Amino acid sequence: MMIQGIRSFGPEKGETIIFTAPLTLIVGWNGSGKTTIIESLKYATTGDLPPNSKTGGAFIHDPKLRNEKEVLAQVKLSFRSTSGVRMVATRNLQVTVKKTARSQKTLEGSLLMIKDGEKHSISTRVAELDQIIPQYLGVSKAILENVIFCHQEDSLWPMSDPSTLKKKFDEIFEALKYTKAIDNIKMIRKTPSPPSNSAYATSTPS
Ligand SMILES: Nc1ncnc2c1ncn2[C@@H]1O[C@H](COP(=O)(O)OP(=O)(O)OP(=O)(O)O)[C@@H](O)[C@H]1O
Repeated sequence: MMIQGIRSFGPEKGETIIFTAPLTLIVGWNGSGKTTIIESLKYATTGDLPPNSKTGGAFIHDPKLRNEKEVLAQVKLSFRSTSGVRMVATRNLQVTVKKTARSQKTLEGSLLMIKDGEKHSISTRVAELDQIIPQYLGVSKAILENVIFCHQEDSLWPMSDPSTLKKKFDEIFEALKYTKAIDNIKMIRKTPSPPSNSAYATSTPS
């Protein structure tokens, strides 16, 4: 993964982190950027920004720290899809300092498939990337958001009230699929079936 212009990762050059299998330990002093790495993984895979960062541009490197009016940020993630193909997901953000406030904008991203050394563009539309990257990873968005890259500020969701908890579990276990399937089975059972050909044949005089 490459991070550029996110929190303490400056915008002038990208920092690359290579994750090794089966385990990568991230160790560092307080404030050194461990959470930022997980936040960037979550952002690259789901398009989700950390809690409370939609306004104020806190996820993007602060332009004021370098006396600038604008900062461009990028997170690039290279991964293997479920079918073993190399993919590269890129997300771009921009923050602009205005007189009284800051405005944060999501710019066009991209998902590339690399086959036989050639790059093929799969999509550049952000909403589509949010949907298809989890599919190529073979992990649902709900599991990426709530389990694998669950933000430390959101990590108490298992203690939430019963209805919120049920909603989370329904998302994680994709319960809607099963309730829809059960409804369909009930519908099919209720619908009277047409007489079969063999029944017709036995009742027809020869
Ligand atoms: N918008 C921003 N621009 C520049 N730097 C920022 C911005 N937001 C946060 N930072 C800095 O980025 C760092 C964020 O660190 P992060 O929370 O990822 O560290 P950490 O290693 O997880 O720390 P801890 O061990 O305390 O959880 C801090 O040093 C913070 O001051």
